[in-house]
Amino acid sequence: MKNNDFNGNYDCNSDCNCILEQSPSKIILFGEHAVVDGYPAISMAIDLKTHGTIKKLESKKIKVNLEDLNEEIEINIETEEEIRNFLSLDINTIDKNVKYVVCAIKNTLNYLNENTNPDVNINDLIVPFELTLHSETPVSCGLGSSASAVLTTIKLVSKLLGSELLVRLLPSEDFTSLSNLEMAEIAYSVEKEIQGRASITDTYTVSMGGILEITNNEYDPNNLNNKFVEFIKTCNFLIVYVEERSRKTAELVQEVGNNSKKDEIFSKIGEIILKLKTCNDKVEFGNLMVQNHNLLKELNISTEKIDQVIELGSKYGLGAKLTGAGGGGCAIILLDDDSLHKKELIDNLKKISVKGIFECKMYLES
Ligand SMILES: Nc1ncnc2c1ncn2[C@@H]1O[C@H](COP(=O)(O)OP(=O)(O)OP(=O)(O)O)[C@@H](O)[C@H]1O
Ligand SMILES: C[C@@](O)(CCO)CC(=O)[O-]
Ligand SMILES: [Mg+2]
Repeated sequence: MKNNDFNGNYDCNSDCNCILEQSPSKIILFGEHAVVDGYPAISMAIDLKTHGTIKKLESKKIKVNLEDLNEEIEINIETEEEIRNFLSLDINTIDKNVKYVVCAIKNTLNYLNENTNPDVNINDLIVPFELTLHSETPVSCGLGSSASAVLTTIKLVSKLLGSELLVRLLPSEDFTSLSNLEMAEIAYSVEKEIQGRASITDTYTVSMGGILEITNNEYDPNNLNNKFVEFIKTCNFLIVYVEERSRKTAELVQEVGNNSKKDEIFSKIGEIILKLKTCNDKVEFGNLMVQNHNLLKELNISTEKIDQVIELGSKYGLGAKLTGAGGGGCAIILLDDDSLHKKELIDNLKKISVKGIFECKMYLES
C-alpha cells in the first residue's frame, strides 16, 4: 500500500484505484461474558486499527487476502446461481479463520440486496472485487480483532458497491452510505452467526467509538452520564498482551454459557457496574477492576500468567483485570500518575516475558 490516507477516500492512488477504510478495536472495562446474558458492560474503542483496501476486478470473482492470517480465498460469482448460493452459505461449514470476513461480505451483500430498489438485478448490484485486510491489533487476544476486521470489511464492501450503483445504475438518485448503526447491526449479525451466543458489545463499540454501556443487549447513548465519561477519560490504561489464547471467543462464550454458577457470578458483576457508575475515584475504580477479575477467575477463564499480570497491575498500578473473552489473551491495568511506578511495572512485565505492551488511546468516531 503506497498511500497512508486511511480515511476511506476513493482513488487512493492512480495505479491501485482502491478504496481505503479502517476501524478501531476495543477493550472491555467491565462486564464481559455477563453482557451476553443481558447484564451490563462498559467498553471503550481504542486506536489500534484494522486497515483495509478494496478494488474492482475484471474477473467474476470475489478475492479476499488476509495478511495477518496468511489466508486467501476466492468466491465465484459468475452466474446468478453462484451468487445466490453464496448469499445463503452456512458460514459454519467453513472451518478457516477467513470465515469472519467471508460472513461480513455475505451479510453486507444480503443487506444491500434487501435494501436496494427491487428493479436492480442482483448481477448488477454485486460487482467483482478484491479485498485486503491488515490489522495493528493482535489477532484473537481479547481486543475485538474479529469485530474490527468485520466492520472494516462492511465499510469497504458497502462503499464500493454504493459508488458503483451510483455510477452505473441510479445516476439520478443520491446514494446514502450505510449509517454507523446499520453497519453495527450487520457486524453484530456476523458475530452472532459465528459465535452462536454473542452480545452487541464489540461490534457496537468499534462502530460507535468512545465509551459505551450495553445493557439488555441494547445500546443507548444516554445510558452513561457525562461526569462518568469525563472521569474515565482521565484514566490511563496499559494493555498487556499476556499470552496466546488456546480458545477462540466462540468456544469461550459457549463454555461460560454452560457454567452452572454463571447467574450468581453475573449478578455480582452487575452490582460492581452499579457501584462503578457513581465512582469518581481512581483507587476505587482499580479495586472494582480486581473484583471483576476475581469473578472472571471463578468462571475459569483466567490463567496463571494473566493472574500474575493482575498482581503486578495491582502492585505497581491501581488495579487490573483480563479483558475480552479470556482464556489467555490480554489484560488491562489502570495506571497511577507516578511515572516511576509505570516504569517499574513495565520492567516487571518484561521480566515475565509478556507478548506485548500497548499504551493506547480512546478512539472517537470522526
Ligand atoms: N486481521 C484480521 N483479518 C482477518 N480476520 C481476522 C483478523 N483479526 C481477527 N480476525 C478473525 O477473528 C478471529 C478471532 O476472533 P475472536 O473473537 O476469537 O478474537 P478477538 O475478537 O480478538 O477477541 P475478543 O472477541 O475476546 O475481543 C480470527 O480467528 C479471524 O477469524
Ligand atoms: C466475551 C464477550 O462478552 C466479549 C468478547 O470481547 C462476548 C460477547 O459479548 O459477545
Ligand atoms: Mg471477537
